[in-house]
Amino acid sequence: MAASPLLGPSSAFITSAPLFFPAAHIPKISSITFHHHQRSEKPSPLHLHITAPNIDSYRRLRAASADPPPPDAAETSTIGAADRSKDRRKVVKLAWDKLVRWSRSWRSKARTDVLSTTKKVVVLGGGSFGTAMAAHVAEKKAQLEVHMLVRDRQVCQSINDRHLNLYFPEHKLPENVIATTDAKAALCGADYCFHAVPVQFSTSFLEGVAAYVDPGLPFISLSKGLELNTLRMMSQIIPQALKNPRQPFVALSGPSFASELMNKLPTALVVASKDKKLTNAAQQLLSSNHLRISTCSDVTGVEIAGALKNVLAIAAGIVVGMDLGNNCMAALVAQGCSEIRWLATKMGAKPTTITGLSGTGDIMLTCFVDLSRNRTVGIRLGSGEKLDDILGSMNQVAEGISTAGAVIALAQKYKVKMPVLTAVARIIDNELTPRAAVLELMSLPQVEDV
Ligand SMILES: NC(=O)C1=CN([C@@H]2O[C@H](COP(=O)(O)OP(=O)(O)OC[C@H]3O[C@@H](n4cnc5c(N)ncnc54)[C@H](O)[C@@H]3O)[C@@H](O)[C@H]2O)C=CC1
Ligand SMILES: O=C(CO)COP(=O)(O)O
Repeated sequence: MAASPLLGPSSAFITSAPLFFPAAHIPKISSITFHHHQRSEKPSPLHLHITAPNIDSYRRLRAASADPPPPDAAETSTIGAADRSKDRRKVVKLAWDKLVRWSRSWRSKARTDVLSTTKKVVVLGGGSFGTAMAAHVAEKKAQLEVHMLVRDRQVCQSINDRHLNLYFPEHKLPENVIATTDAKAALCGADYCFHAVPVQFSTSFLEGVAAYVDPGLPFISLSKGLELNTLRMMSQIIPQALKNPRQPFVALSGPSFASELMNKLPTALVVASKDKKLTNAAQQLLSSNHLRISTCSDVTGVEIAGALKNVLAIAAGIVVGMDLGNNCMAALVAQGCSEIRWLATKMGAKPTTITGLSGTGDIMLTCFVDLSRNRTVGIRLGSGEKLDDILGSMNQVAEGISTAGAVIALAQKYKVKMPVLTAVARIIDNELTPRAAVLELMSLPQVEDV
């Protein structure tokens, strides 16, 4: 494993991929060295390695271990193990304190007046994620007007009369969340628009409200998927449906179950736009102590990753439903990650986006956790249920079902082989049984891993 630029060469054993901090910013931390323990009665500090079999022996080894004293001081060093251990704790504390100081100074500089100048936001779509996002933004500023444009009059009444959306019956929505079925009232005077209508319904929905949309209203799209017949992403659907190629657009994506956002569990997302000022504004509008927002300019990468991870999650669910085991799950998801990377980079996405929050982050969440609707559809398909019966029993969307068909057309257009995601599309189209798909995938040519 390459040494981390953050921790210096001796940190090669430490996984240092900074989830939250871009490598360029973290102050240099002096090396903290862990070595691998060779079985010996009296391990010399110079050759002490830690692969402790259990915590007690690890603690003993930690106490005895030390960064090897500098060569000139080795023979004269009189500091005991306890002092060396105290020195190491001091180094770690210094490193942490530096990090916290940097973070606080960065936050104070980054604070802008986006929230103070924002008076009203509108959320299009009263589903689970639209509701969670509405509640999240409303809680950032009690005076903020948060208008949810919903289809269903009952949902509207429940939100206004009881501050409850049936998706989260145990969560009282903030008082400043107001629901309406009147698009003009919802959109009039809004400073930001959160789009949370499922992808396949977005074009007709947006065409229906276009007359009330200000041409300068920034759209923050929460929807993940590709439009089946046109292969379009939300960054194409929104301006085209509104007939305004300059409609400001931000894609918000990453590992985020609506229910966990509602419960204020720590979540990290990314906002992507070509307009840096807009991504910074969205970051300020959304960031909180339980929601971290990174910014990015790779809209294609973020959208493609967010869309295709839903298809891969169906495949992952099928593995569970067929009880094929963890080896198979890991192999399938790894293959699917490659297929997503191959197609996304052919479409102009950055590989680093695909291995970031909106790619690997969201793939892990959606493929491995039962809260995912797409994974659940896969589990039920893998256990033999028919797709129509599955869909008839759901009151939420699984975007991967429609996106699967679009992915195949995209793969053909960009000449990318995507056996796993193609198999999902064929299973969804009832052209292939899950079992036949597994047999076909397992008999694919044994090619070089790229
Ligand atoms: N729920 C979640 O945990 C997350 C969802 N998302 C994305 O958010 C987007 C919105 O989905 P959810 O909030 O999950 O919705 P949902 O699955 O919770 O509810 C479905 C929504 O679609 C609406 N709908 C159904 N048929 C419609 C039609 N014909 N026309 C217009 N609207 C219709 C329903 O009224 C409802 O608001 C999706 O693209 C999803 O992938 C993204 C991250 C997390
Ligand atoms: O996008 C999501 C989590 O990041 C939600 O996934 P599901 O649509 O599969 O529930």
